[in-house]
Amino acid sequence: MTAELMNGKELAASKQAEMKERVQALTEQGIVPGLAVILVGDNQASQTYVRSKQRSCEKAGIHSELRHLSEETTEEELLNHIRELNEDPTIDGILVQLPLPKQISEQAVIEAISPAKDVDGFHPISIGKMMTGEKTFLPCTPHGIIELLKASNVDIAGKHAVVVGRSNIVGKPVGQLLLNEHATVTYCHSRTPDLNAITKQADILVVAVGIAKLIKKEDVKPGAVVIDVGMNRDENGKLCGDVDFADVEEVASHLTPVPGGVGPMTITMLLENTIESAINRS
Ligand SMILES: Nc1nc(=O)c2c([nH]1)NC[C@@H]1CN(c3ccc(C(=O)N[C@@H](CCC(=O)O)C(=O)O)cc3)C=[N+]21
Repeated sequence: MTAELMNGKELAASKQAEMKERVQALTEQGIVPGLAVILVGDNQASQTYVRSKQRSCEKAGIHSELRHLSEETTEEELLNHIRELNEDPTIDGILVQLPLPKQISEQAVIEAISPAKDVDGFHPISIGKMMTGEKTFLPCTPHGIIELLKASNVDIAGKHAVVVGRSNIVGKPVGQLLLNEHATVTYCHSRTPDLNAITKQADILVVAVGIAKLIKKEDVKPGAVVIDVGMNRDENGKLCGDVDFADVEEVASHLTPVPGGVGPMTITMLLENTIESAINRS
């Protein structure tokens, strides 16, 4: 068997083309959706991601504003930027690029963002609503994964979903969204003994741990759907995921590539949340 590719790049492009029309209609009504991105410091990867988010906004007709602050920025200075953007009527979404320098508490920063502008879906109020299934901004990577599964006609209800990784931005929330879709969900992480005994049971396997090529074909049940959230560099400096693609391709029924899988869907969901927020402007 050779796995069917779950093409996130293609789905993202078609969704973004639709969004462009919605933005155009909104703009004609005098509402230009606006996203503010705050980047603290000079982390190379962060700068690349932020640039790519801005390019996507621009293409869709969404106004984007970048505030690039120095590595030495204090928590209070950053909080003042957030307070200002919370009150800015031209801004519908606020994204503070993570990770932040160590002098700044990420949790304090996330909690300062108005839930009405929390397009990352990281605020405790957004997380709480996600857990109870109320309407809210969903975190972009987990939401993008659900959209990719649905577009690939993968049934989620009743399936055993195994999530490897328990970060607040991917692992934990993707498990919750899979549960909301009626999967049976198992979480695995760095303290899980005998990881492979569990991953092999997965009908849907989501891997978000940041270890290059951790998952091999012997860790995957034949016919499983495998979602790779990893963004690593391999021994040759090439971008690669947490899943050994060439290996797992032989056993999975569906598999996301890196790049071109989950990453482009993340950005798409960010744009969607920003547009949704603009529609709800009051
Ligand atoms: N507040 C906040 N929100 C985030 O959503 C957030 C964050 N902080 N910090 C960092 C992570 C990472 N992240 C990615 C988004 C898109 C790609 C993406 O589009 N990747 C392309 C490849 C990019 C390349 O070629 O380097 C792909 O997978 O095809 C990757 C990574 C968002 N994050």
